[in-house]
Amino acid sequence: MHRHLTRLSSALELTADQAPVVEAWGRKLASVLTGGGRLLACGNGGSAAEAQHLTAELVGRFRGERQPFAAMPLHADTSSMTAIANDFGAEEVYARQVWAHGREGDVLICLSTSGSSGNVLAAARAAGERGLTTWALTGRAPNPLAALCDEVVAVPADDTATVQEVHLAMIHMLCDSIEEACA
Ligand SMILES: O=C(CO)[C@@H](O)[C@H](O)[C@H](O)[C@H](O)COP(=O)(O)O
Repeated sequence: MHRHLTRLSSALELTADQAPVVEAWGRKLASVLTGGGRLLACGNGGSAAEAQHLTAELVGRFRGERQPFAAMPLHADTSSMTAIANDFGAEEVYARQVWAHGREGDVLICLSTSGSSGNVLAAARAAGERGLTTWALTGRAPNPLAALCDEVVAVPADDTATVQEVHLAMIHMLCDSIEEACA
């Protein structure tokens, strides 16, 4: 097998025992979203794309027909992002949006392969203060984001691309679990 696939396959195997956490997140999120709550999602680079991938599955649909859910990728509002970075500093780009859009009982999901990106850590802190539930998808633990969030799924791999690929599998599992809980 190509070494890229070998790394992915081994990371998937090592992460499989955390699948029940993702399934539980799906059940909890189904209840939050059907109850009128909201999912906020953030990350940088490839993880921003994955945050947006997740929210798109929820606003649109994953597999089956169901109501659209309220889910926002925090990097996607470029005017707010640039204004916040310019006026308050780059580290605040997600935290300020958590204060703006998050409500008690909502969920913030943070994606970070290093678990140490300053803007994502600031978002998790803001969410905790605002009364949101905080979940993290990270690379190898321990890391600062895992320590800050209520729950974490940590991929025990060192390659950023591998961690991102496993995160995408977790995101699809999460969508499956949400839709199963809503069926
Ligand atoms: O996608 C890649 C590399 O695969 C990069 O864009 C990567 O996402 C960026 O370097 C991010 O800034 C990394 O942030 P993080 O995952 O450590 O929070």
